[in-house]
Amino acid sequence: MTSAELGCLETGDLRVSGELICKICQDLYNSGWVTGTGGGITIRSGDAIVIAPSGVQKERMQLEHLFVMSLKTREYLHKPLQALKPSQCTPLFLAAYTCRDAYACIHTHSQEAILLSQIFPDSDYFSASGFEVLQHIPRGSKKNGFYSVTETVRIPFINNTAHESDLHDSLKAAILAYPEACAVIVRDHGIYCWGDTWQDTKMNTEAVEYLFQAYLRSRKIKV
Ligand SMILES: CSCCC(=O)C(=O)COP(=O)(O)O
Ligand SMILES: [Zn+2]
Repeated sequence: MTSAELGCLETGDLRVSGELICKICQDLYNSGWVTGTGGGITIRSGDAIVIAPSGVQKERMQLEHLFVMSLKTREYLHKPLQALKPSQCTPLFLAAYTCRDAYACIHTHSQEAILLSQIFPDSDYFSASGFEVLQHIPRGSKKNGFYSVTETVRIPFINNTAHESDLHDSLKAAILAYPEACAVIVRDHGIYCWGDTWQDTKMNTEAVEYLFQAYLRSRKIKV
């Protein structure tokens, strides 16, 4: 790859973020939380956010396919040479960055998130208590501490829309209405989950998705 192909992704923190994005997208795919071209992750480094292209198999992405945007000006600091468009999730990721001062955001298409939204069609949020994994779910941010096993976590539902970018207003409203949530469930679609670092974001996503799996399994046994 040449400097022209990589631009500001060639060295330093942005390269590290870009490489992490490619690797974590493979992990998300292997976990079954994304399929086809869906889902993804963005990572922030200072004012720069690294974003995947739209409509590509994310687990096969390479560094030269990524976009870099300035959070402050919303201008692209780097675009891939190939004719690619930035992920449709970009406005949603921006909501997590600006409303929560997040440093990364993951979007999954997990079946568990879809099932929960179908089991609770009239609820504003999914709630759970009594699961060990709650101790790994932050109250919106790890700066506010984590839930205890006996407490109740609430993760808001928002309705799905035909286009990913049309989710922006309801996602932003849910983020603001539930300051103690680190994720939002998009009905029949998946989740957006954020964190104070890329590591926190990955762990928060794993904890929330694990909670969904444990909840659904225990509900099945009880029913
Ligand atoms: C079949 S995926 C439709 C868009 C979507 O939900 C998604 O997560 C991926 O959007 P992108 O623009 O990043 O491909
Ligand atoms: Zn999606």
